[in-house]
Amino acid sequence: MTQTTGRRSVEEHHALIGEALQAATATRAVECVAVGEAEAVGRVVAAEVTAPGPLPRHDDSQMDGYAVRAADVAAARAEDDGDDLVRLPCDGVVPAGSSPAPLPPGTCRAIMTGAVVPDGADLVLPVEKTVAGAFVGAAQLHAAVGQDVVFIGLTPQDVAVGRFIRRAGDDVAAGETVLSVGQVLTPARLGLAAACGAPQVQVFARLRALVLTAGDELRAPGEELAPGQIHDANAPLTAAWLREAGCAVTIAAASTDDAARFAAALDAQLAATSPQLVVTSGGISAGAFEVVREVLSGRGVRFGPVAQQPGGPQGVGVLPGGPGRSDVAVVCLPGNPVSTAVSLETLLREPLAAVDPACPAPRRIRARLRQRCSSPSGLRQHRRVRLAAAPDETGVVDVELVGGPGSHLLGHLARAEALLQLTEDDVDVPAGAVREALLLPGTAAPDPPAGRTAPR
Ligand SMILES: Nc1nc2c(c(=O)[nH]1)N[C@H]1C(S)=C(S)[C@@H](COP(=O)(O)OP(=O)(O)OC[C@H]3O[C@@H](n4cnc5c(N)ncnc54)[C@H](O)[C@@H]3O)O[C@H]1N2
Ligand code: MOO
Repeated sequence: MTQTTGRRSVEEHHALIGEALQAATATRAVECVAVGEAEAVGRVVAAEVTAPGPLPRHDDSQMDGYAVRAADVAAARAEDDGDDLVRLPCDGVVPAGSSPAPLPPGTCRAIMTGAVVPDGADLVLPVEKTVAGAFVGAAQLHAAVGQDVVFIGLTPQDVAVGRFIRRAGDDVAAGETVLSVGQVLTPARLGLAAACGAPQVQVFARLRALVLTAGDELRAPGEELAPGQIHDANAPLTAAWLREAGCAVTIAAASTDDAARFAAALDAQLAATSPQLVVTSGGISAGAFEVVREVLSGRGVRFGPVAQQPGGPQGVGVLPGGPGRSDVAVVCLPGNPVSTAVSLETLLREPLAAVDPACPAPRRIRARLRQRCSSPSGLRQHRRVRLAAAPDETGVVDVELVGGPGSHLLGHLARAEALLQLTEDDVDVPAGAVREALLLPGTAAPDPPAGRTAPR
């Protein structure tokens, strides 16, 4: 194994971030979201929801058609004069939402999809099985009550008892758990809670995250730049990443290399937003103005290199939250924009997903690099790639490099779809080498391998 002497491995750093996040999330506040609220999707269920009654609620019709008794159809058939027609008088109409009276023997009743099947009926014949072939309109239907409905071409399957009746409880039994603690709310789960009559669901409060960038050169997007200044890309980048990972984010502008001013900005935000996670970007490497490292190493945050590139310089620690407040996990990322972005994916996603199901877990694929490339020994190098083909029959996806390895190449990263992981042992990587790759946010999972279909 290649030496990574003096540097923490990616896995060791994961563990430290994981410990910090565990400390910061030991208790999670609970709140309610309305099932129809835009904010509900992606939230994590904090209290089990059970079905107060069955779903479907009643035996109801799966088809627009006629509720009948199988025995009546059989008797009418026996009287058949050879024309393959079955006649039953229609005694009424059951729209969805009504509570029908029992079906008298020897009759049929028009019934709509989702309407309660009247007692006595034991199957539904679709309207397509009538000579008319379709319902014309409500007025005509009501006018036709009392007249015979003529069914045609009925097969044994059409007249089987239970045909086109959806039984109460087929889907969900009364008392069944429909949402479990830790599940992420999806549109279907919200619909299910609503179907069970729950107006709202208890969820864990989002993790509160504070994003702090550092550097005299930084100005907010939209601000005029003096010579030497740049726009702050990492604050919006990091905030967007954390929001996608389920956090409630505050961005603080600490565009400074002055330790006292940075400390003041940090303390003001800690007091104002009471975050559980602070993510900083910049100010941690080997320069003369490493304000984040200077301030936070004095508060117990550990700084040192991790054996990856980009994203080598790193810091991690826990700040005590103070009376009545949770501890604060601190993750300090290097300032080059690609270093920040790569670190979020490679160092923060897995530990965050482990403590908060709202954070999507890393999405890994196996990738075959089309070009030859080199990689620094002892470092896990994350090269930006795009997916160049559908997966082969073994699931491996061909990928092509997008731009170079430099950590300032944000334009290249924005065009990339995945991070190819060259290992610590890789130095000269031949074309055709297969390695793991991490899909970037916004990249759709590749199609399933040729010849296989996606799980339904
Ligand atoms: N002598 C050494 N120099 C450097 C080393 C080293 O080991 N020895 N490591 C290099 C590596 S690798 C990285 S990564 C950077 C990390 O440095 P910092 O975390 O201290 O970041 P800064 O110096 O503040 O900034 C680096 C770079 O990124 C730009 N930046 C910073 N913040 C933002 C932002 N919010 N938006 C856009 N761009 C940002 C900044 O202007 C610099 O260009 O250190 C290397 N140096
Ligand atoms: O470790 Mo730095 O992030 O390569 O540019």
